[in-house]
Formats: sequence, structure tokens, C-alpha cells
Amino acid sequence: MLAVDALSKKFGQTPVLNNVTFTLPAGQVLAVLGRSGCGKTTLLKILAGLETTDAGDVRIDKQSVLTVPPERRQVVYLSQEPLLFPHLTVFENVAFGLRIRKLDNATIERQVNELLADLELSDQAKKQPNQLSGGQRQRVSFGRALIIKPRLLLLDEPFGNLDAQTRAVMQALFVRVVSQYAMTALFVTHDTREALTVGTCFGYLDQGVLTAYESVRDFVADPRTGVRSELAFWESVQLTSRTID
Ligand SMILES: Nc1ncnc2c1ncn2[C@@H]1O[C@H](COP(=O)(O)OP(=O)(O)OP(=O)(O)O)[C@@H](O)[C@H]1O
Repeated sequence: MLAVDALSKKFGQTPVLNNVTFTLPAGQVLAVLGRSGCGKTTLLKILAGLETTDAGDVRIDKQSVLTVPPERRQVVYLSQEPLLFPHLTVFENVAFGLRIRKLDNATIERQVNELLADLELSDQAKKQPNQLSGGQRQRVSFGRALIIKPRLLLLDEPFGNLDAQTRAVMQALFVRVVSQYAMTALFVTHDTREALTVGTCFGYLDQGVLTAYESVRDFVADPRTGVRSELAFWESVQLTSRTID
């Protein structure tokens, strides 16, 4: 369980996060929708330990983590651009987190092969990152994160660089794998449809102020999320095509 309490952050005199408070139960995916510059990346970086906070607290499983260095938080931050070792194969990229934990070869072989199969990457295992498509690289990046079973996965518009079709495939794969591995995740995006697809609970970040919704119904009802205007648009298209018929 993640508990974020009254988090505030300024850069110089400019407030970027203002009293951000929410909880995220284990095994849930919080989708946070927000326009460019609303503070999404800053929030994720604070949770990952890559940025400091001016006020507030972050607790994971009831333990405050603000003084815990990033490498000991068991939190993985994934951005739009997957970070892979260019000289290692797909298999070794995914295996890396287990090798540094000095697991035996047979265990590594089994766990990595299982995960590659779950990510539909078995036939890419021997390739290097520069021989993969963007969607495949992003899947390897997921694999590197999931293999170490982090307590919290942070995703910063991870599919932002992908074309619409690949993006839809990746969203479906994300939903399946995250539920299979019972991951707790915070997924930030500026795409309403993506938020609704990947999230099990929902938030909206606007100029550093986070609204956490009680239900998907409340999220959809907030005009800022754009769902109502999109529905109105499709209704108007339907009406127009009926007139044409
Ligand atoms: N290190 C920094 N120093 C000064 N200002 C910063 C710094 N990092 C971010 N900011 C400012 O804080 C605000 C929020 O930035 P942040 O990167 O969190 O936005 P974002 O919501 O992730 O935006 P985008 O979707 O465009 O990436 C922006 O106005 C940005 O210019």
C-alpha cells in the first residue's frame, strides 16, 4: 500500500505540487490524468527518490521512504524512453536484476524465460535492443522492472512514443501482466482513453493539485477529464450520419 500525505514542491518560487494526498492499495493501478506541465513527472520522481520534496510524506507498507535512497525503495520508474543496456541481449537485459542479486543460473533461466513468454518476447530473447521495435523495447523495459518484483511501479507516459495501434496492444498487455503479477502501479498519462483502459482507480492532476476519485463514475463525470465532451462528439457524429442516411 502506498500512502502519499500532503506532498508539496516548489521550483524556486513556482509551486509544482500542492498538498498532494492519496492512497493506493496493493494490487491496484492508479491512473493519473494530467495535461502537460501539471507536475506528473515531478510527482513520480519524488516517489522514486529522484527528486526531493519540500513538505509531506510518502509511505510504502506503512514505512516512510523519503529518507530511503532510490536503489533501496524497491520502486521502479519507467519513462517514455525505455532504458536498456545496448550491449546486452533481451534475455540478459531482463536477467540483470537477478544476476546482481546472485541467483543461481537455473533459477534465472526459468524466471526470465517465463517472463519473456508472458511478455510475448520469447522469440526475441537473443536480439539486442537496437534490433527491436519501440513496442518490443518497452516490453523488455517492463520485463526488467517486473523480474525484481518491485513494491511499486511508476509509469510516466510509457507508451507516448508509440503509434496508436501498438499503443493499444501495449495497453492490453500491460493490463494482463500487471494483474497476473499483482503489481501496484501509478500510471500517468495525458490520454483519457488510456487512463480508463489501464486504471483500476483514477486521479486528475491540475497545476499540482491532485483530485483522487472515489469511483470511475466520478472520474468520468468530471468535465476536466474530457470523457463527457468526447461522448458528446461521437453522439453528434452519429446524429449527422443519421441525417445523411
Ligand atoms: N528541475 C526543475 N527545475 C525547475 N523547474 C522545473 C524542474 N523540473 C520541472 N520543472 C517545472 O515544473 C513544472 C512541472 O514539470 P513536470 O515535469 O513535473 O511536468 P509534467 O506534468 O510531467 O509535464 P509533461 O507532461 O510535459 O512532461 C513545469 O513547469 C516545469 O517547467
